[in-house]
Amino acid sequence: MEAKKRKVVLTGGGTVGHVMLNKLLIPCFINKGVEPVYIGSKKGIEKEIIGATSIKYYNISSGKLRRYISAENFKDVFKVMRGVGDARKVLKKEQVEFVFSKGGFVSVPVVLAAKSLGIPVYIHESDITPGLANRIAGKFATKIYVTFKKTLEYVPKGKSEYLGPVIRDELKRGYRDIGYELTGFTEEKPVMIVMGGSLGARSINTFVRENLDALTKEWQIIHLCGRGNYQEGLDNPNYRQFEFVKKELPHLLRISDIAVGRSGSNAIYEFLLNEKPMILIPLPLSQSRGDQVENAEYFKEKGYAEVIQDEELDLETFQTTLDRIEGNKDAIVECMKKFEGGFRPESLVNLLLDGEGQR
Ligand SMILES: CC(=O)N[C@H]1[C@@H](OP(=O)(O)OP(=O)(O)OC[C@H]2O[C@@H](n3ccc(=O)[nH]c3=O)[C@H](O)[C@@H]2O)O[C@H](CO)[C@@H](O)[C@@H]1O
Repeated sequence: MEAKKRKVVLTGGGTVGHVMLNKLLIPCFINKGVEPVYIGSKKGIEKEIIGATSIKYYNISSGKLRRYISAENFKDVFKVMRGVGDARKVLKKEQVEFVFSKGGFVSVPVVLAAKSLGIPVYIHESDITPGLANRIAGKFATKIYVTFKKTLEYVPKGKSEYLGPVIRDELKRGYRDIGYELTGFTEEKPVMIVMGGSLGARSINTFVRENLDALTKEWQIIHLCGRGNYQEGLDNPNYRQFEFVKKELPHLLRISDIAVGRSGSNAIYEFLLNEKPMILIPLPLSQSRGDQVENAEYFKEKGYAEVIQDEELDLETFQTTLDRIEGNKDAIVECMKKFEGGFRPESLVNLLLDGEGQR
């Protein structure tokens, strides 16, 4: 009789930050002879990212989890309940060993369904304080893996483990010559990479473009501005815009001397592991639950970054901050070298499958 194929479910969605890790794990599971199956929402970014891979993708109904009272909450309770039913059907059909959840609204019904069927649930939290979805899911999880050590203060003790950032290896393997070829830049002038998170960042984009002449006097600027945010007519040999880069990113990081960005967890650890001193302009509390403000402050405390609040972003503040980073560059890089390193996606898969995973 043919042996039954080992299968696992991956879930998570809403932003690139909640899907990228799952995408990294897919080839690692396949290499171990295990089939990963995805459960995501009907329209989220996860559908686009995972749809580009070869694995099975199941849509489920999912509601938004709001932190405020709204009539929509009522409808969403039903959507989540329907999602639990949808997810139970998938889990029964696919007979999976466990669910690995990266958070985001869509993951909640999947975790509840797994719990109701006695299927183990592993969750991963990449921000300092867990998001609402992971706070709910955490109650039902078998194990919670975290990116920041500090997060251990906010998750149930006894079933939580610090991993550090799980980073794709190739991000540390860029080539300078490819970086210069992609940008048309030269070695004569330093390079600043501006990365506004997976969706771009409107206020940072506006700031860079309004101050382009002043900024490019001393710097060559790579601007990852986010999909749909390319601006025509900015002809400046020291400025190169990309909406969203994929394979190019390691090479662009390699030639960069400093990184400027929001403070999504993946992005800042990618800068750290590439030893790029950073200016972080976190997504403000008015537009988020404040997770990025916390991430940024933590990186500042550690000596990796300087922070500018979004509402304080102007040329003068930016120049002063830049000067401070420049004056302190060697010390910042020394601090970064002491960071104990990331966790490889292959190791996380070994940990999930066999309970062992070496750094
Ligand atoms: C608005 C929002 O909710 N943001 C959250 C989201 O951020 P977001 O989705 O922006 O995620 P991150 O900043 O953590 O990661 C962005 C990822 O996109 C990649 N990238 C970016 C630009 C590009 O051109 N090419 C490219 O590949 C980066 O290398 C990085 O791996 O998830 C993070 C991790 O849970 C959270 O910390 C953020 O608060």
